[in-house]
Amino acid sequence: MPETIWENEIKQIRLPDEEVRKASLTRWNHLAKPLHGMGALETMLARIAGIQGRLHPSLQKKGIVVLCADNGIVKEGVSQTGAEVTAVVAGNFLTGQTSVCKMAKVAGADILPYDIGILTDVEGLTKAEYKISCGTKDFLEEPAMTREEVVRAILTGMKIVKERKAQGYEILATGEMGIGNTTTSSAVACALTGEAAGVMTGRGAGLSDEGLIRKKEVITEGLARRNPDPSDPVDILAKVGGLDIAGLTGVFLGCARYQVPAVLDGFISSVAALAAVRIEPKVKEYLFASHRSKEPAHNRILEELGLEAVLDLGMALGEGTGACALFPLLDMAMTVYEEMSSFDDIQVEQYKEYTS
Ligand SMILES: Cc1cc2ncn([C@H]3O[C@H](COP(=O)(O)O)[C@@H](O)[C@H]3O)c2cc1C
Ligand SMILES: O=C(O)c1cccnc1
Repeated sequence: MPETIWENEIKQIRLPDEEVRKASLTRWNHLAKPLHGMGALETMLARIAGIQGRLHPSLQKKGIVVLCADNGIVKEGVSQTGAEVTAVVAGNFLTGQTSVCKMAKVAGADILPYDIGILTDVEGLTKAEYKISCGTKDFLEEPAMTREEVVRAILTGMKIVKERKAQGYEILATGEMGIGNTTTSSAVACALTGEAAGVMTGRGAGLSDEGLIRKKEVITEGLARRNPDPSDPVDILAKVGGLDIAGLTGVFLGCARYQVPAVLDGFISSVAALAAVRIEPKVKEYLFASHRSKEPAHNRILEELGLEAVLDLGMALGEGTGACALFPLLDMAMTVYEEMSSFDDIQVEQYKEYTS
């Protein structure tokens, strides 16, 4: 039943308005500055104009959707910390005591945290309508989730976007919190790309050398045992994924469905974005890559998405921190775009031909 609802939702996805995007590029070209001088900031803002369907887009209300969930695979010793850390950090989103909360304050963005699958409930955060289960299963022993759970998580992600858009959010970034989710991300990335765990796996939140060897073995063995269908992202997510990744897949699908620009964070968000694009390729036109994570396979995923990250800060934190770092740059671009004088204003004739 949810699968039918989901398929109907996907069918509603449209491409952004190409005429508006082109008009926005023309506006950039008429500003009294070197042609294309603002580089990627120009093309990103023009894409945002196309997505919002207006020559004068708005980024006043910014949100960072942070999906929190636990992963059964943590039992296999693939993370430097224990699963209990997920609930602690998730609780800290409510008190402003996480890295992304501090950054979001500077960027003027709201943190929108959700418990989509933490082992325990978190007071003030957990709401039954968004929670699919209390953590996934250990994918070395059995499939992480059922197909139905994945579809429900995707629908939940889409619902979050619908609700936030109704509240006036004009751009959304993605983040996550879930110990062990670089393991699930690498496993999903391997299944989506056909790459081996050896090249798709990194240290996550600071894993030791021995831990990294173990993590690669666990992913390799888990994939061999579960044997996900590479052509079916839902099957991949169910067998070796996580509820946060599945929910974020839904957030990206929702951003395309409800025409909201979606800013990707690092490796984990990008893997979810790739799953969404495999479900519906039009989703790609709604995505913005923020930074290049220190996770070694992030590049490969961005390449697969056909996106280029504009920031390269060596960050490997998650929570939406890298995505948040893009917001002030977009705000600056917006100010130039809206407030700069044009060549017509300053009556500089020689540039007219150059810009027309
Ligand atoms: C205190 C703490 C805060 C975090 N905030 C984000 N992550 C990040 O690290 C986790 C993924 O790394 P791994 O797969 O190695 O467990 C995720 O929760 C991610 O958001 C954190 C990790 C820790 C320990
Ligand atoms: O790139 C990421 O998404 C990432 C890397 C390390 C830890 N948490 C998230």
